[in-house]
Amino acid sequence: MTHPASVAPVPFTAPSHDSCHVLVCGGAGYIGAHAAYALAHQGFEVSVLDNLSTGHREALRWGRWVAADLLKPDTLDAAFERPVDAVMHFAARSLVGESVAAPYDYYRHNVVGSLNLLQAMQRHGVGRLVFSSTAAVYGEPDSASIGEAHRTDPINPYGASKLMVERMLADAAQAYGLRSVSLRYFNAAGAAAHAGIGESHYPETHLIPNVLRAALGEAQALQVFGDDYDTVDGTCVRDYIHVLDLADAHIRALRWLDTTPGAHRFNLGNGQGFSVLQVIRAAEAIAGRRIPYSVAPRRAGDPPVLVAASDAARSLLGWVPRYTRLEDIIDSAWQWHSAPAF
Ligand SMILES: NC(=O)c1ccc[n+]([C@@H]2O[C@H](COP(=O)([O-])OP(=O)(O)OC[C@H]3O[C@@H](n4cnc5c(N)ncnc54)[C@H](O)[C@@H]3O)[C@@H](O)[C@H]2O)c1
Ligand SMILES: O=c1ccn([C@@H]2O[C@H](COP(=O)(O)OP(=O)(O)O[C@H]3O[C@H](CO)[C@@H](O)[C@H](O)[C@H]3O)[C@@H](O)[C@H]2O)c(=O)[nH]1
Repeated sequence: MTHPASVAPVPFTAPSHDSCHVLVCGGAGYIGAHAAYALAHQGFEVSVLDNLSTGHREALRWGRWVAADLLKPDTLDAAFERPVDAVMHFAARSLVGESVAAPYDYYRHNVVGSLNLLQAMQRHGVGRLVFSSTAAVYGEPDSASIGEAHRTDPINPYGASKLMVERMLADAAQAYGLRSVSLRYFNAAGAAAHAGIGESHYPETHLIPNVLRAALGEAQALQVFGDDYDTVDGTCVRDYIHVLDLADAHIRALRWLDTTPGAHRFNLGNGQGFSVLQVIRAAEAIAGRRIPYSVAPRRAGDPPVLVAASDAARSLLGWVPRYTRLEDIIDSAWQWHSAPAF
């Protein structure tokens, strides 16, 4: 069924607190599956919209699955057959290097795909959205600790595509009254191995899974991209935030939107930076073995230091990360990588 632009949008429905139905778009992926788990755990009704392009069928463990593709608008209405109260939107392409090589793909998947989702929400009168944004919207930071007021100047198409969606959400708040929160995650890490889910990307480009797979002898020798940065030991510094703390922030954001109109942005990080070598050393202590690595040239588009100031999420959403120790984050990932379910 096609929906011509002239079809009047259904008015937004008031959220139901008794049985709030959340559509998790991209819920078969790493962070989305953890959000689906957390939502189900807290008594929300969950549906997952996913085309399994980078997600996993085995991660579809909570709620019903709607096999739909954001780039095929006609497939999206099936996700709204049961009235939806709110949407969490994780589905995207998210590899920085790939985005530099194939920018049209990134603008199509991330911007056009999001627009299609927003229009489907509008057709079905859904007025609340929590959107996965990223620290990559800031580009090269001016300061070691980045607050939301920091200028946004992405240095790659991935970050630019996310910033464009944030802009669409601001315009949609103005024009249609859409309520939204964009959560700018820093480096998502860790797993809920006890729930049978963890990080599984192909190819895997993220540091912690690569370090742990090297510890297990599953990957080619680990490469450290650059040891000549102006940092504590010459390697890049990042702010690692546990995926269950991200899931918790999403649910808090959803509840906050019950009473808060407009389009909002929050950073999500622990506020503490760790270098690549510090991550390797911490992983060695957890795995109880040496992890061999070689130093490779810098990776294009890597800022030396990215650390979040997340005071706004703490004060306005009441968000308090539970996994504040790097060791605990890596340990949860180690439990997953030692016996992955997929
Ligand atoms: N991993 C991180 O450190 C990090 C940091 C900042 C922001 N983010 C953002 O968080 C979100 C989730 O990241 P992730 O690591 O879980 O990614 P992921 O690739 O594991 O999950 C994305 C999910 O979306 C689905 N999907 C993709 N395109 C789709 C489409 N056109 N239609 C339907 N489903 C589609 C995939 O099949 C997959 O299940 C992304 O938006 C990413 O940009 C991630
Ligand atoms: O095998 C590896 C993998 C990574 N790194 C380095 O480790 C650091 C972290 O890299 P990675 O885990 O790939 O994360 P980022 O490149 O920082 O990007 C993540 O975090 C960003 C926000 O901070 C998000 O925008 C991205 O989606 C998400 O992938 C960087 O300095 C990399 O150069 C290595 O040295 N070797």
